[in-house]
Amino acid sequence: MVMVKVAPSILSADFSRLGDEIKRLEREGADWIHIDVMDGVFVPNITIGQSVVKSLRPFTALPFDVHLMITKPERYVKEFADAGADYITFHQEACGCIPSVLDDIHSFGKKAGLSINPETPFNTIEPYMDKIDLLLIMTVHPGFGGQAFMSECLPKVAEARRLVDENGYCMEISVDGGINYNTGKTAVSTGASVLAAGSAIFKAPDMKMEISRWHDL
Ligand SMILES: O=C(CO)[C@H](O)[C@H](O)COP(=O)(O)O
Ligand SMILES: [Fe+2]
Repeated sequence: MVMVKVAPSILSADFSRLGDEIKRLEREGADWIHIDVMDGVFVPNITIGQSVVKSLRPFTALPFDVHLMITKPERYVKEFADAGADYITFHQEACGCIPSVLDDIHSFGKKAGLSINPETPFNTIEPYMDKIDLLLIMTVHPGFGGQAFMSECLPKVAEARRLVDENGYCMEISVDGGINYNTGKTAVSTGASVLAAGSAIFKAPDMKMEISRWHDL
């Protein structure tokens, strides 16, 4: 059995000392660093841009899992690649040229991810399943941390897992939003291989122990 990857979201970190927070996540056993990029248009919140990603890059060798919640992501894929992203994930709902953006990300030597909102049906991303390295299934409405997990998104996780296993696709299935130990356990048993989480990781009394028990899910 492959170990679950834990991708803490720095959306819940102390923004005044992000470098230290990233070093702390590495020390406490995180597998990836999940970076939520929001443009105030695709979602009603503004967070981090490519220059911040670039300035954080020297703080860890862990993969940067960059989650673009921006309209027309094709405008910024190169900037985030140059800034040091490893996985670049954009939203199906935000992009009218998905195949060419996937090609662009791969041409920059990066892993390509596609994400879908809770209300977006699975069949909208099915044609790209053999072209992506990561499917990020939102389990909250994107835009803010600290929301409640939407279990109605789980059938999409099950469907993705079925297709990956049947076709031998080499890709990760990530869930993002409202993930804690219990919802993470449900998501993993449904087929998720990556848990992206902000609040539950940063609020844990012992972050190392929390990440470690998620690895055993
Ligand atoms: O993409 C996101 C929000 O749009 C975040 O990654 C996600 O919400 C993590 O925060 P939490 O674990 O607190 O729900
Ligand atoms: Fe995210």
